[in-house]
Amino acid sequence: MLSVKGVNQFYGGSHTLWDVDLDVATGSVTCLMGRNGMGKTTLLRAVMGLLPVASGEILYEGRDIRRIAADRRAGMGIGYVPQGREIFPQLTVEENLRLGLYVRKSGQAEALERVYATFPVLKQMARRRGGDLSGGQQQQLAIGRALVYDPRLLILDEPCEGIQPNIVQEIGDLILRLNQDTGLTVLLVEQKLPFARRVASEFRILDKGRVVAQGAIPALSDDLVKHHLTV
Ligand SMILES: Nc1ncnc2c1ncn2[C@@H]1O[C@H](COP(=O)(O)OP(=O)(O)OP(=O)(O)O)[C@@H](O)[C@H]1O
Repeated sequence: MLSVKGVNQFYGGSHTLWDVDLDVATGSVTCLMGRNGMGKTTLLRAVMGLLPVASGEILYEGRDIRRIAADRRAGMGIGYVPQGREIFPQLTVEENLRLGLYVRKSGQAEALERVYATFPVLKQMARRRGGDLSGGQQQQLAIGRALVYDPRLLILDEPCEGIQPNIVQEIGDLILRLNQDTGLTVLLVEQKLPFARRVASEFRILDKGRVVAQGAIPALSDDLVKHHLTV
């Protein structure tokens, strides 16, 4: 579904991604792992078109999307939940969700109702301001805002960062449900190992901007964890 080939990226003179290849198969849940500062967020932002890349290809459903603007990538079926959620604190929950709806040409009311059915708490809080929600509720809002345009690929950057364990469990359940029931393909960055092992089918490890290990999740050995993930 998504195929990144030989991508290099620089912040000014600093070479951040080195010849990165990353394949995300249709129907998989792929977890991108690595210590802090290894380039995970940079890679996701490059896939979303929020950062330019110096070289390489980014193919989505077989089409090179490098020259397609970020908002059009959303319309092509790529949903993105950024690190830190980036909801609008002064807007209501419903207004935040409606911001995701603009890329849909039809079925807006139905899409909103589907998100409310997935996250009943958002319906209860529809008129509250985004900034008044708890961290876990804000994460659900950020995921809901990406789901309103029915993505086929959902990209999540550290969805469990800074939220309570019971909500972490719920977000894991949700990802598994979306993947199993609707066939949604998921690419996520997650540092929490038990979460990654529970939710993902595939892993990729970035170390200093290079992919150093990859495979099916049972192949994520203690040795790999020790060498590339523990601090
Ligand atoms: N806007 C920027 N300008 C310059 N350097 C940056 C910028 N954003 C990130 N970097 C640097 O690029 C490298 C990769 O950062 P990135 O945020 O992609 O890592 P990460 O693996 O997602 O880490 P984390 O888990 O901490 O979010 C780091 O050395 C970081 O300091």
